[in-house]
Amino acid sequence: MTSSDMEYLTIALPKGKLFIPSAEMLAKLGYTAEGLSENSRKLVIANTEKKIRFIITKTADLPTYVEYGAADIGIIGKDVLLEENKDVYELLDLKFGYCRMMVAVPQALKQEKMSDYAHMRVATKYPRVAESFFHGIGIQMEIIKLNGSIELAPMVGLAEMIVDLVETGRTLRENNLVEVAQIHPATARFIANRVSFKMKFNRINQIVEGLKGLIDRESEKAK
Ligand SMILES: Nc1ncnc2c1ncn2[C@@H]1O[C@H](COP(=O)(O)OP(=O)(O)OP(=O)(O)O)[C@@H](O)[C@H]1O
Ligand SMILES: O=P(O)(O)OC[C@H]1O[C@H](OP(=O)(O)OP(=O)(O)O)[C@H](O)[C@@H]1O
Repeated sequence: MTSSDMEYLTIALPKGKLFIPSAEMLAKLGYTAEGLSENSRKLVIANTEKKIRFIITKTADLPTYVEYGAADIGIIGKDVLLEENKDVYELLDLKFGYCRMMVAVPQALKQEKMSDYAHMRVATKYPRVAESFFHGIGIQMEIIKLNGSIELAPMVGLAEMIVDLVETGRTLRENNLVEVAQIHPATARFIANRVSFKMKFNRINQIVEGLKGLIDRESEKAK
């Protein structure tokens, strides 16, 4: 670590759906920087006064930046943590970004039991999660890795099934797919690099405590 790395706290935020709620939550605690917005093309944005630096990563890459210490802390979905399986501390469930990982098939291909799907092709952005789910229930499948628009695959004969995230269920409905198994629920998580957590404990812990306070207040309000 250089002295500048020690002085600054680097916070990784993912592009995509979690960017705005993550940036807003941190801003409530005073952790923000001029020009930090969804539309900016800048990938590193610093707040020199607060000695914090935001880096904006591709969603799936965020745990890698934190594992290697290129970022001290970050916010990312549990789904990505499970798929990437990086060596980071998961410090907090931030209670937003609710969705769930599931298995779906075209209505016409729905079977009685999961074992009836054995050896079919499964399209997914989450090959490790899919592999481990099917392994866990004792059936072997052919996993096809895609990078998005997963629901398209069964409609054009690329795969019989999908493993993907669902939130409202609208994408499944509009493409005549039905959920046949749940894999895991997911929310946004606050993560930290293992070394940074020790070396910058006070600064990171202050954020963790601040975030806990925000989450508690939100859940009180919801009652
Ligand atoms: N409806 C939803 N669909 C997908 N992800 C959701 C949804 N709701 C919340 N999430 C959470 O948001 C995270 C980011 O989702 P997003 O769709 O922006 O993915 P992305 O990987 O950034 O997209 P891309 O592959 O285009 O870069 C997911 O990892 C998940 O934790
Ligand atoms: O249940 P719903 O509310 O319809 O949301 C689920 C959809 O949202 C996500 O796709 P996203 O928009 O991120 O695009 P992608 O397919 O390119 O990943 C996910 O992969 C589903 O397709």
